[in-house]
Amino acid sequence: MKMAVIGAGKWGQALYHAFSQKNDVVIHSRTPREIENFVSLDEALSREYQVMAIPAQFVRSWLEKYFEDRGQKILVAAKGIETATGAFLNDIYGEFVPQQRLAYISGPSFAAEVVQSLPTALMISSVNLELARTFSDALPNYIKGYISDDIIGAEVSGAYKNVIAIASGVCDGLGLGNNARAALISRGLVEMTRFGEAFGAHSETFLSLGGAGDLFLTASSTLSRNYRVGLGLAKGKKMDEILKELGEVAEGVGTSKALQKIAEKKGIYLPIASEVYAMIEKGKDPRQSVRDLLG
Ligand SMILES: NC(=O)C1=CN([C@@H]2O[C@H](COP(=O)(O)OP(=O)(O)OC[C@H]3O[C@@H](n4cnc5c(N)ncnc54)[C@H](O)[C@@H]3O)[C@@H](O)[C@H]2O)C=CC1
Ligand SMILES: O=C(CO)COP(=O)(O)O
Repeated sequence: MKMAVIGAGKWGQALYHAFSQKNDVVIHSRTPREIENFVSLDEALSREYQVMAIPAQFVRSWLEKYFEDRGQKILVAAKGIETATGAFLNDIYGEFVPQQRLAYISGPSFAAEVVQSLPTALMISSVNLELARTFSDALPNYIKGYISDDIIGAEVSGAYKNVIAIASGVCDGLGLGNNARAALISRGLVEMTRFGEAFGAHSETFLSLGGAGDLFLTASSTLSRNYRVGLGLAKGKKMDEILKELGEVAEGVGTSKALQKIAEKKGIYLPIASEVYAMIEKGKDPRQSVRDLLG
């Protein structure tokens, strides 16, 4: 397959490495980089298959500024909900490309392990199962692909687990123990399932690789940027300082604000996400958040 990866952060570069095993792949980002097969935007846009690894908060502005519809089939690799509008990525991409040409990749996959070709399993979701199968078949031998048509379930779980991972980092940073973390993760899974169902997601998707799989991974490892945001909050650090130290995107920050907005508008009960929002946006003391969650 002739593919292009757009966005050369950690995940874009890992997917470039992965898809290059069996396909002819080029890569592009705003900032030119010393990567083999780095090409111009025009060349990237002319490829039939594109992987979009631009963080959720920048997707809309990128599409408005740079995207040209040339009939490409697009695999969306970001995991987040737009803060300004509460829009899901499938809504945003759907304004530019029909859903039949869109697919979404999710599942437990730290970029740092994918670039080392370590065994991984991922889920490709699309309303067009043939397209999902095509992207899945393009994965290298060390990545097992599963397909699904539940794009809302995949999107909500991929975005929401980042917020629960922040809460989990807080829990561990405060030294609350393994019991507390397991309770938080399992209640987090219930919470994200309830939220997804309100948007028509299938409950079983939340038990799949893209749901429980990615939640367990992200909420229990210091390899996760979102989990590390939580560790920083538990230490009493300010958000500016945490994000500066991180130097990479932590989608759970913007997504927690989007979730709060949606919850208020639709009257959905999101106890963990609301506490994450309060810690990030209102500077709430993490110890008080834990007391309020347990109370
Ligand atoms: N790193 C990982 O292990 C995984 C990341 N993801 C998701 O992939 C997405 C990208 O994450 P990473 O590559 O890891 O982040 P990163 O922090 O390594 O890189 C972000 C990239 O976005 C680019 N960028 C920043 N502002 C931009 C703008 N206004 N327009 C266009 N590009 C812009 C940056 O130049 C950078 O290349 C996120 O949604 C993340 O949740 C998903 C699975 C795994
Ligand atoms: O989505 C991820 C792994 O599947 C990466 O998580 P972080 O963005 O928290 O590092």
